[in-house]
Amino acid sequence: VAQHRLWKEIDHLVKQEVSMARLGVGECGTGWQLFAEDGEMKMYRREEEIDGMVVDPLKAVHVVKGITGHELCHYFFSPQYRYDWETTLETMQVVETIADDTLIFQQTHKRIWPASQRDCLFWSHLRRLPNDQDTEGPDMWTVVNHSTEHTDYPANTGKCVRIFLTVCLLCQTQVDPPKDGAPISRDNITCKITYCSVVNPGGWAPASVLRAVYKREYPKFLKRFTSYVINQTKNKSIMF
Ligand SMILES: CCCc1ccc(-c2ccc(S(=O)(=O)CCO)cc2)cc1[C@H]1C[C@H]1c1ccccn1
Repeated sequence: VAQHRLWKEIDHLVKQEVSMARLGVGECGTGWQLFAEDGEMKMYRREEEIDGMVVDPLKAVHVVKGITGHELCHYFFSPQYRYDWETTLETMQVVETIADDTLIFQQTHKRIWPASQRDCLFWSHLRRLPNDQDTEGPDMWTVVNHSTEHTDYPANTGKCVRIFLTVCLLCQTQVDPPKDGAPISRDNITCKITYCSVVNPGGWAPASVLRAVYKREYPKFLKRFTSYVINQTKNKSIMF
């Protein structure tokens, strides 16, 4: 397979992010504090600052019925749906198509008063993770987003402060086939989701304001995104 310029970085980061995502919040050492819970969704964060800036790592786990990990990752990765579910977006564009599973995005997010507006530039990679022999069931799927540079989009030249992010959406589908041998329907599938993100705000922003925004925005984002995918797929054939 022809390897592109970011392949080594992407391959390394995907392996690293997936292995971290698969660790429960217990194993990741202490420090994870549960800060939001809604039904099956549990959100944890660690309070971390770099040069006085809040960079709290976030880890969310969720279980959703009726959709597959492939479907979730498809709607998370594909640009054409993003404005439907990402409420903090002001603008989004695909800066470069590196491969059909690897894009570079530039996004500006709505300003969080009193901080200045932020933008981000990141590669986004969609990958199926084949199960090893002994794990039965469908493969896992992941999307990893990681900040990158691009000559046409230098940081901090306009009104926006460039943030730095690493995000991993890791999904595992579980199929419970109907007893009577009927074909598998959406009632027989469940998706276990792990969403990890570290966002460095790239410049000073009041810790209290950022933590309040994360506390409000992240639970809203994951609930809205999963509901969106359920709604988009409910009358479509299952994409395993
Ligand atoms: C000062 C930082 C502002 C800020 C910049 C960026 C982001 C952000 C960017 C990307 C992704 S994603 O998961 O890769 C999906 C693609 O958009 C999630 C979040 C979040 C915030 C903050 C606004 C908060 C927030 C939190 C959760 C969801 C959305 N927004």
